[in-house]
Amino acid sequence: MNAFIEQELSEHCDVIKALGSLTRDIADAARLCSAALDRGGRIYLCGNGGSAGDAQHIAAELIGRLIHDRKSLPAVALTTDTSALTAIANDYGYDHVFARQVEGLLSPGDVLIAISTSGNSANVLNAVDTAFEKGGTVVALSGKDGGELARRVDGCITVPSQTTARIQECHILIGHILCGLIESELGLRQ
Ligand SMILES: O=C(CO)[C@@H](O)[C@H](O)[C@H](O)[C@H](O)COP(=O)(O)O
Ligand SMILES: [Zn+2]
Repeated sequence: MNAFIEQELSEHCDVIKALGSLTRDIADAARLCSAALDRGGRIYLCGNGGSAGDAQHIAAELIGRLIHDRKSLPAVALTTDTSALTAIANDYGYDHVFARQVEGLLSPGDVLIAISTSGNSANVLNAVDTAFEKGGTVVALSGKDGGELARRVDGCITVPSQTTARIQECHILIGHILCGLIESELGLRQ
């Protein structure tokens, strides 16, 4: 048992250390989010499973606060409305649960943060396509080889790991960094 724990901890530390290569991608993503919020835009987030949790966690940091007392920043996770999720899945199919919400909610200039460790979840990819059709900007958090997600968006932050759990652990770290950058860039401007 101890060997498993030590192996997991060691793998986690190795991936975290490799994230330095993503500094520019993270800074670019934070700039896109800050610019959109500064223009009066909103941030929407989506993802499946652990990434749904990350979407909600990041939205909460922005609409609430990360560290500083400041104005609320408009961020909405598309993973929480069970009536909308079940109706869309039932009537149109699970691949449309996020795209349909993006179609109804996203305005030109808003940002979609698409989270997928494989980069290949169909419902996330459909949301990305719809966000572009609506004139939005897409920031993506991915892993492995970035999957289809990395090919569809301009700025994909791809965690250099093949293990879903390690990628998710890095995604929430990157999410906190993004929120910290956004908060210091414009959240403190009242
Ligand atoms: O949290 C985990 C595994 O750590 C799972 O719930 C995981 O998020 C689910 O299998 C997702 O469906 C994976 O989707 P994706 O990250 O490849 O888009
Ligand atoms: Zn997980």
